[in-house]
Amino acid sequence: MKSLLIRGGTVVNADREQRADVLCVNGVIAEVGEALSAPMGATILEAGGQYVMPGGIDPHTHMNFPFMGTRTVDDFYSGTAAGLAGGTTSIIDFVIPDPQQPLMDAYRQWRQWAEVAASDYSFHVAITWWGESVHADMGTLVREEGVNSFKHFMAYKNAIMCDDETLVNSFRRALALGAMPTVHAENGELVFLLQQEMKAQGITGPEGHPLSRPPAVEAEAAQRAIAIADVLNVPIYVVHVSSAETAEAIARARARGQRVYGEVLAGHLVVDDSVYRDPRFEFAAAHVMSPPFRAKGHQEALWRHLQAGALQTTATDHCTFCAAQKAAGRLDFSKIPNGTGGVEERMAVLWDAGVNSGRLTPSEFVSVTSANAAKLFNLYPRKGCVAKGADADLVVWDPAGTKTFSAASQHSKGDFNIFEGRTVTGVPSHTISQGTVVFAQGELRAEAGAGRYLKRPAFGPQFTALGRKAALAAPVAVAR
Ligand SMILES: NC(=O)NCCC(=O)O
Ligand SMILES: [Zn+2]
Ligand SMILES: [Zn+2]
Repeated sequence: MKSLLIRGGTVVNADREQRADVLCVNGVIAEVGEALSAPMGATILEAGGQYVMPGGIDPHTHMNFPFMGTRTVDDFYSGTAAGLAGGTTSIIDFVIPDPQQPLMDAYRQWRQWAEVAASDYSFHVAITWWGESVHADMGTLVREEGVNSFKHFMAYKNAIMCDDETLVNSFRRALALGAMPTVHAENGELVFLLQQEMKAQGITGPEGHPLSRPPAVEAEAAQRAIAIADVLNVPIYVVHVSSAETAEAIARARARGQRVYGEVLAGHLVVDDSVYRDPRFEFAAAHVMSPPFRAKGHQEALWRHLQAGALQTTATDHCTFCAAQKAAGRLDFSKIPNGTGGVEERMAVLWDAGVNSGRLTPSEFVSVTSANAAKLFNLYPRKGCVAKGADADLVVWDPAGTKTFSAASQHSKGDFNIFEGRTVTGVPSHTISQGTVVFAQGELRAEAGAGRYLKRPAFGPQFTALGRKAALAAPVAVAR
């Protein structure tokens, strides 16, 4: 029997804070309560009044991702190890088949790549084309492989973009299977057109990236996807919401009673679009990701929508490329591989800019860094909750600890840090994964292959509610 007693902390869940000890036995939380006694041979971790919270769940990462002619530098080991160093104990990554590639082939390939993961992980599967085999494979993935969410790229024309016909077919199939459709909302046709226009005007540097992806391009796609989901009575989750207009579209749909959910990235909350006007190509190109960083006003709007509940989850879209890879777009910004990092920094950025500013309570911090993602993707309360029976994935949080982010000291293999030079107050002192201390006071003890694949059951609670609503509103023929 392997046990760990975390003594003298303040346990924070999404619903409350309490002074309590946490006893972990064989990777699972065995007890949460006052003055727990340690079993023989238990490891004791003195929390000394620090917060004890669910380990973070990053619901949007891309490790070992072959994209735009290259591959991300973080594989599933280095990426999840970086996550553990920042208090994130689970990721949901993406299987992204090439158009015409059988979904199951891509899924098996990604499962193999992920075998080196140091933390638990799961997969959304992208629908990049449509056909009979896609319809069938979605069923296999849901029923046999525990996939309960499918991703749709509305951008990346001539690559992985899906058209409205595919969206409709896939959303409908997802609903029948009890799986959540998710969208990368950007109008790929408009992006393509604006990219050509920028280049025709002689704008070939990274400043062309945000100019070809204005907020309206994101909002149009989000509203289209939301409208399709409304007609089909399917829930929908919009990934990496970056603009006020898109967040407002989600808030409006929710106010109408639609089950629409939004994710915001730590980067979009604190980094603004001035980075693209930096004269150094390497610096500006390192920030090229889609949707791009926005003008400052959008950040305040995103924070407000996160506080108000229109946006429920925080992620990173961790997708790291190094300078040599970004250089592929030196003469043409549309060839710069899209992606930035952040899996190690997300929790501390959210605490520092969210809790320390009074925007979030510690419980709300737990909601947006783990519990809400666990609920939406049907991992709750196994994940996202400090309670008896949950996985012993925890972070011991030092609200007074400080850290200055830098590429030089990060655990990601990337050579850039979008939070470079930012000093945060509030950092993980210890991370516990499956009941084992994997990060302690700056020392990372991540183990390749220790992470487990997480199956996520279909038909989360929102599907029951949608089914009732659909039954009550079912069309009725007129008897003549
Ligand atoms: N976000 C980004 O720029 N790269 C990763 C792929 C995606 O999520 O769109
Ligand atoms: Zn995306
Ligand atoms: Zn992504």
